[in-house]
Amino acid sequence: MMSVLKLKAVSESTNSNPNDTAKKRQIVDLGNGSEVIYIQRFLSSDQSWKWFDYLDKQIPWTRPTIRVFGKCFLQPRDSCYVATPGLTELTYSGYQPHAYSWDDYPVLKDILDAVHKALPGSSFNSVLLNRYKSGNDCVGWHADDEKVYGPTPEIASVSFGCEREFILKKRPSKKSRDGSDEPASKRLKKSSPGDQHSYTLKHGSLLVMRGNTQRDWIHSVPKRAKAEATRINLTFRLVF
Ligand SMILES: O=C(O)CCC(=O)C(=O)O
Ligand SMILES: [Fe+2]
Repeated sequence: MMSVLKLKAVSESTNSNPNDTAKKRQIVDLGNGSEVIYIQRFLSSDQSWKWFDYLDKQIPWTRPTIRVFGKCFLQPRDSCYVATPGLTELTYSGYQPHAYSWDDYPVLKDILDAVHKALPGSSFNSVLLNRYKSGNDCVGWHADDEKVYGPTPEIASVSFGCEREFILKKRPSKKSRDGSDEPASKRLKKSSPGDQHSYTLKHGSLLVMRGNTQRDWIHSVPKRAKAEATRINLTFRLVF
C-alpha cells in the first residue's frame, strides 16, 4: 500500500471588501475536503465586550442533563438554542433544547449579519450558545454531525470573553473514508502531527469548520485549571 503524502496548505488572505478593515484570515486545508478558517480579529474588542455583557445577562441559560453512552450527566456548561420557527427540532446527546426566537435577542441578529458578511453565500438559521463559567466547564470530544445539518455542515463559531483552547482531532474511522483499503485496526495506530490542530479562540474571533470536517474530525474545548473567567461561544448552523 503506497502512502500518500498530504500537503497541508496554509494560506493567509484578507477580505477584498475595502469597507472591511483588512481582517486577516488563516485558512487550513485539513485534507479530504475538510477546511477550517480562523479570523482572530473578526470583531473589535469593545464591540465584543458589549455583546458579551448582553449575552451573559439576557440569554436564558440552562444547564441541562444530557445522555452520553447511555449515562446521564449534567452538561458541563450552560447553553441556549435559538432558531427560525418551523425548522426540524434539534436533538443532541439525548436532549432536545427549546428553540427561542431570533426576535427576542436582536443582538444575535447583529452578530449573524457580521458572520454572513464574512462568509458570502452562507445562510445560517440557528445558533447554539454555550457559556463556560470557569476552566472547569468544557465540551468533550464530538462532531456536530446531527442529521439536521446535512452531510457537509458549515459551522461558524464566534467567541467572547476568556480565551480557551479549541482542539480538532482526526476521527479514528470505522471504515475507510479516505479511499485507503487498510484495515481499521492498522490505521488506528497511526497518527501524525497533522492529525491534530489547536486554536486559542480569542475574544471577538471567528472560526469556521466546513466541508467534511464534521465527518472526518472531532473537536473539543478541554477543561483548563487556569481559565478563571467566563467564556461565551456562539455556533451558527444551517438546519435543513
Ligand atoms: O465552545 C466552542 O468553541 C465549541 C462549542 C461546540 O463545539 C458546540 O457547541 O458544538
Ligand atoms: Fe461542536
